[in-house]
Amino acid sequence: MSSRKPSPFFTPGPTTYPGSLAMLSLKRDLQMPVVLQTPNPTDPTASVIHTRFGSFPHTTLLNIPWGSQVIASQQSKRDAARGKKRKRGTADAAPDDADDNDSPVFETASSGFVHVLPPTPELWTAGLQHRTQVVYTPDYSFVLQRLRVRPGDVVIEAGAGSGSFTHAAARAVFSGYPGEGAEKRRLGQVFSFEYHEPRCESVRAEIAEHGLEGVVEVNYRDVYEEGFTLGPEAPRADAVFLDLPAPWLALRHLSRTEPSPLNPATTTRICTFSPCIEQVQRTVTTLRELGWTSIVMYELQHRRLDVRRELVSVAYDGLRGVNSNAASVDEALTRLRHLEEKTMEFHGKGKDTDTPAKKEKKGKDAVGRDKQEAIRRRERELQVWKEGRLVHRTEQDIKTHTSYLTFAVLPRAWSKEDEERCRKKWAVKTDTEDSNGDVTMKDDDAEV
Ligand SMILES: C[S@@+](CC[C@H](N)C(=O)[O-])C[C@H]1O[C@@H](n2cnc3c(N)ncnc32)[C@H](O)[C@@H]1O
Repeated sequence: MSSRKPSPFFTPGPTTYPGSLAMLSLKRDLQMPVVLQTPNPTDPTASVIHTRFGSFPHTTLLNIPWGSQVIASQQSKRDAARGKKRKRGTADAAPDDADDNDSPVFETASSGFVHVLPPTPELWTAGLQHRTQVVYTPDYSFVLQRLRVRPGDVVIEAGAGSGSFTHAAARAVFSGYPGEGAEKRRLGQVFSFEYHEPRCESVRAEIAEHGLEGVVEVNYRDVYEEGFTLGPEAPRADAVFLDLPAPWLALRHLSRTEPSPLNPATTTRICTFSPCIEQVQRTVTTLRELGWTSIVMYELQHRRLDVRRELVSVAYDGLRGVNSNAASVDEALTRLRHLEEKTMEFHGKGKDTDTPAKKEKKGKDAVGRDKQEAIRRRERELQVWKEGRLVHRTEQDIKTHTSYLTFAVLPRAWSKEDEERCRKKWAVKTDTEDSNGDVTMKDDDAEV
């Protein structure tokens, strides 16, 4: 049995644990990655995370179910006062503090909370430290889907940059760790290349910290010069993603000529990510020259759609979050008629002994009671989520940047032996009819 700790990106388990990466969700679109620690006895204040929504000692975040809401903590007043005294070095602090243990004492703060979430590539992208422009979730989900990346596939990525795409690709290909009895199936891997040494080191350190070693291999290399081959049998890639300033310079290294970095047994799919159309033109020209086919370019224009039900009608009067105005002239007239009928009904009843003020009050009370009853009845009957008109509007603030994605396909390697094998296996049969009208199947393989 291997002692490898499973990556929290793949198998986070039911609860948080020491050493795990956790994403603190402060608010929508604001995530903070933290590695949870057991308190450090020599420096307990180091085990506290300070955010704009309050402070969170690691102890409050450990061993709780993922997704829990955690209330902020504050240093207890007594503890804080002692700290101040100690700072000022006042003489009166000494006797009181003589047997004082230095650990700060925390108590629940009156406001502020976070949710502690297991890491996912999406949350990592939202919270990671930007060392370069990154590929955002809407883009990489489209890229991985269009490249048909599946568990067990091998992906080449260049450059690694901030590691945003790397994490998404790792999850897409993951089919087990090496050395854990999963060798019967092909193990998915990401071969990442980066020529900027500090960035390469940072991605490598993050990959190790996130338990993704064995799934992701980070290589320090200039791919324009040295290409992607890592020995005679590696990487054998099924898909390639190039996020480089000049992808056309790297394309010549992605050929079927041995030693090739591509899997000879599968069709290779490629995607290049470029911020301007001139780069796309150069890439497409080179792809054509090198025999790539099915070349397609997409311009990405993301919009977030807010889809909801718009509830406008007097029928929704009294319900929350609705617009209880008449939605049409007919509705307005029906409503007025109804009110008129009610008023006449009320005035026409019983002996008229009340003063006008009393009458008005009684009328209002009756109308109020009726209305309350009607609202309660409607609330019971209505399926508000199905009511009204379905409308949508777009939000502009989605995180992404203008980009052009160029996709292409390189057919699998094809040798004379492959051709022969397939001709035998898939021999073409033709039908011939004799003079009796009987049909016989003829194998015309020999004639070809
Ligand atoms: C836009 S960033 C990639 C961002 C990355 N895809 C992500 O999602 O975080 C481009 C990276 O390509 C690297 N790069 C540029 N030319 C390179 C080359 N010839 N070989 C390897 N990496 C290169 C740069 O150092 C940079 O980090």
